[in-house]
Amino acid sequence: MTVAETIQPPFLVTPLPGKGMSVIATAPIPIDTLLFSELPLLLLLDESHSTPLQTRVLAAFNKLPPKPRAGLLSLCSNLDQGKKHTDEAIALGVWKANNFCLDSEGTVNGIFELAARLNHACIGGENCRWEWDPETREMAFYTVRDIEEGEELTHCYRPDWRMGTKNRREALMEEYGFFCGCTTCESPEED
Ligand SMILES: C[S@@+](CC[C@H](N)C(=O)[O-])C[C@H]1O[C@@H](n2cnc3c(N)ncnc32)[C@H](O)[C@@H]1O
Repeated sequence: MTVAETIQPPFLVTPLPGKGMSVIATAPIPIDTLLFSELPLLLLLDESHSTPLQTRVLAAFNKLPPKPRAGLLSLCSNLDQGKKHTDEAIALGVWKANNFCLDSEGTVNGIFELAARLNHACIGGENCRWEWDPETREMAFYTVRDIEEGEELTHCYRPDWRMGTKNRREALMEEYGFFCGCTTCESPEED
């Protein structure tokens, strides 16, 4: 067993009301701690954008080996759970809910199995950030402040969205398909 394998990560993945699966600190975690790093389940590298996004996502999904395919299908898709969906419909729902845009041009996008479990908090409410290494193709998550045991680990899906709560919630619904229940949006002091 390696040293890394003997270290217990200081968090667990568990459901929270209204948010689905969530990541919770199981011990105090200091600022600037590397929480984890991981390779993508699915990565889209498309410089040209000549093919529609849905086609590219499905082409990459249909080439996945069984393990990452099952991992991807197990992620949150925001589809109606009462209905039956094809694997391709689930894959597109998972893509919408979980893909990370990894470069400033929007040409590199990926899905990461553990990173996909961190919920969003609007700007200022988040406690984690991520970095993408294009050389190793790893995503690393770090804390951006000291975190208490029991706190939810979050990152801000759209730090560029600096607008009032109502507009931000509408934009999050439009872009990601969920009604934001982060501490910032729930605060009575927010507009
Ligand atoms: C990347 S996933 C995060 C993990 C997800 N909760 C799960 O069950 O796997 C994004 C989805 O989580 C939920 N979610 C994330 N942040 C949220 C928030 N601030 N308020 C409510 N739901 C949120 C939404 O369903 C969203 O589409």
